[in-house]
Amino acid sequence: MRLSPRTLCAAGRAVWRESFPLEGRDVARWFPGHMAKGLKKMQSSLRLVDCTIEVHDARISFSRNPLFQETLGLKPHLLVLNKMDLADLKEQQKILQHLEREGLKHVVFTNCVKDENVKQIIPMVTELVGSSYRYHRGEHVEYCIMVIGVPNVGKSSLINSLRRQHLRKGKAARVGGEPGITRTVMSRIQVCERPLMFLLDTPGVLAPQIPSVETGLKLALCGTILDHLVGEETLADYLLYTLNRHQLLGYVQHYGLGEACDDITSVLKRVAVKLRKTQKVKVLTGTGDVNVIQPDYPAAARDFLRAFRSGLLGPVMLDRDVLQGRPAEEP
Ligand SMILES: Nc1nc2c(ncn2[C@@H]2O[C@H](COP(=O)(O)OP(=O)(O)OP(=O)(O)O)[C@@H](O)[C@H]2O)c(=O)[nH]1
Repeated sequence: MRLSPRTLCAAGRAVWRESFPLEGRDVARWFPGHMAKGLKKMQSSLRLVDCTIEVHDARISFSRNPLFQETLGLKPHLLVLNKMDLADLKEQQKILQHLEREGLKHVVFTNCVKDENVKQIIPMVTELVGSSYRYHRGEHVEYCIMVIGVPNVGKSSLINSLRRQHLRKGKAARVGGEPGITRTVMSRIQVCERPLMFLLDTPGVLAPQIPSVETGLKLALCGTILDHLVGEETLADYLLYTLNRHQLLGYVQHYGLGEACDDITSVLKRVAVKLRKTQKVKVLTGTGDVNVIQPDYPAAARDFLRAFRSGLLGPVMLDRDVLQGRPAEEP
């Protein structure tokens, strides 16, 4: 829900935070063994594949893993910007132009839960692979495609959606709401009969060094990094800062807050009260420990993040600043 500037003023806060304090914050590095191993296996399997499909979250189109281009970048490449149902795509043309300037000409937006736009992928892949060969490969040649991407962006969901669309078959790859579900490079999964096409599912791989704290916060908001590595309350605060700056005030209505607010403690307190989530905390007094009932801030932060991730607070484009040319934050 977008409120007019007038409503914003009526909310009593004409000015939102201009920046989010990043100094002293660290987005914990998350490059566990299975990612390093997975990346090596992906490199060694590259000779078997005709093309790579990079799946990424459409809400953070420009916060991709640079490692893929560096280590796997030689093959024809298709970028699938998934979770389009959660993304604000009003500036879709600008996004595509920006990606084209980065050398990415083959891009498709999808929703793998509802199978939206997924049918475009196989024709795009065959054209891409066909144009990368000097001679016609013949009709009966099979295609092997590697699906890559950071964790939790929908790689396995894409494989399952392609199978539903082209083979009318059920799930072949495990899907989960948490990052790190797929842990090994799997064997080939057939997704199409004509042309005969197989996909390789791979584990989500993050860069060992996330370029900046703000990129890390965006990746975490989209669920590609485990929440506790950043801190749920920090993430909730970054979410509030982002929603307010983008004037996406759907959270006010969702939680019945009455008015928008830029103070996370106050918002979480009201969310906790609304959800009837309280916690007992021991407080040391002159006469000993006393149990005090207070709002359950961590539970409220988790609910705020969950509501955002399931789209209940409205669609967002977390990388809008990149489109608007805001200078990148120093690493
Ligand atoms: N809203 C929405 N959710 C999606 C979409 N595609 C996938 N999901 C959800 O995103 C979550 C992650 O999906 P997966 O397919 O397991 O992602 P993955 O990239 O294979 O994950 P890893 O194995 O961790 O690397 C699941 O809860 C899916 O249901 C989409 O287009 N829209």
